[in-house]
Amino acid sequence: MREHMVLFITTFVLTLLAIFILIPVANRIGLVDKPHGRKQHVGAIPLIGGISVFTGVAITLSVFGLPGDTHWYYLLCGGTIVILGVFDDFLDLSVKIRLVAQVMIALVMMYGLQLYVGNLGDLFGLGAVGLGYVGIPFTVIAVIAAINAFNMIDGIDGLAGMLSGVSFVSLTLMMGIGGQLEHAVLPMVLVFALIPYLMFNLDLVGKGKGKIFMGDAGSMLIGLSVIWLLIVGSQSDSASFRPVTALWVIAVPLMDMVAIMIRRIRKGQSPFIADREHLHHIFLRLGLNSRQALVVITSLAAMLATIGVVGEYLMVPDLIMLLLFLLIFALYSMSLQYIWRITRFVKRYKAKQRAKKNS
Ligand SMILES: CC(=O)N[C@H]1[C@@H](OP(=O)(O)OP(=O)(O)OC/C=C(\C)CC/C=C(/C)CC/C=C(/C)CC/C=C(\C)CC/C=C(/C)CC/C=C(/C)CC/C=C(/C)CC/C=C(/C)CC/C=C(\C)CC/C=C(\C)CCC=C(C)C)O[C@H](CO)[C@@H](O)[C@@H]1O
Ligand SMILES: O=c1ccn([C@@H]2O[C@H](COP(=O)(O)O)[C@@H](O)[C@H]2O)c(=O)[nH]1
Repeated sequence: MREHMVLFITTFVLTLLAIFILIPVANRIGLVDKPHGRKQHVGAIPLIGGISVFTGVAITLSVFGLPGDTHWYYLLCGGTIVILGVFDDFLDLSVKIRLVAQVMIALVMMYGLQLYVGNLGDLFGLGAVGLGYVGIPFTVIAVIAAINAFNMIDGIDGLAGMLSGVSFVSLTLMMGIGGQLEHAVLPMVLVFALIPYLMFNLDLVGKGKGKIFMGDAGSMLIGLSVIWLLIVGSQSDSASFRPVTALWVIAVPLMDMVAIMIRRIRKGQSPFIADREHLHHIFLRLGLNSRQALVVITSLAAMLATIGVVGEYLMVPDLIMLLLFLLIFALYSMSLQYIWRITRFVKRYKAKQRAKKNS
């Protein structure tokens, strides 16, 4: 435990140092996010969260190591996605380039881990549903889905950090309790790298001058890390949770992405065109401020992850856990369809309350 604490504190300090060093560098070279159109923040914000988190994690893992050698592949895939993300932050890469790079990363990841999603669990009570080699393309899709889900959810202060925090803590718990202690260290290292990031991202330090964003580099790194751990946790010989539980651990970003893609396709739009219709934007439109939206969405994610973890330990049958997940997704999608009506209702209700107060 003591040596793990050294690992965690080292990650925290290194990430913090990286942030201090990289803020002026980003300002000088123009690696900043300037407000325009759908980007409604204030000022030019350094896009160095992802590079800093990766620097902290990479140095710590390189110096202290982890059992086995898969962390070297994690650093290779993570480093590649961070470089891809930095190019994207600078140049706004095309969807094609991004997807090709993500497929390559997924393939290296499967090779490094010697694992892919080949087992969906006992979904129908008739024994494990095996995918055979179909598991390889399935894994590629799952990796792309996770990377882009976290990229899409990174739209208000703290959200990508807090939602991935929920996923990493759930993973640490399940891996720790489920006997994958050697794998439970990485998610906790990531949590300790996220803490300094969140301190700056949420303006808790720097008196308004130290704000930073993850950038595509950071949100994609987080998505990759989550799916990496989900595969290790659910697919290794020593698996500590069932594949269906993975859905609950990543529920909010996954639901947001799938729902928005369905909505865009139904409207005849490309699913790859950015907009301000994500879950966090909807809460802002409902009148919450960014902090309130952060608290509500993080609580929702924590609740869903808790259902997954509890379901795992109570051994609720896989099929029930899957159907419950799909039911919640259906309710979520339906309520989004009525969002305009709900928005109008909330606005009218608030106006009434205000009028009542004033009279
Ligand atoms: C474009 C956009 O929205 N932009 C945002 C964003 O702006 P930003 O500037 O940052 O970004 P850009 O605009 O520049 O660009 C963004 C990126 C792109 C444009 C590039 C590509 C974008 C994509 C959208 C790619 C998505 C591609 C896919 C291939 C995803 C397809 C997804 C699915 C079909 C979902 C299902 C996939 C799975 C494989 C399921 C599981 C997935 C997991 C991750 C968990 C995996 C774990 C396991 C270990 C196994 C799972 C085990 C099981 C038991 C599951 C098996 C079950 C079944 C098969 C039964 C069926 C059930 C399911 C399939 C589950 C389905 C899920 C649900 C129902 C939910 O950000 C801005 C800021 O916010 C924003 O403004 C802008 O709009
Ligand atoms: O911590 C954050 C992260 C993002 N935002 C806002 O969302 C957009 C999204 O940026 P992408 O480049 O599309 O990822 C960003 O420009 C900010 O306006 C935020 O406020 N806080």
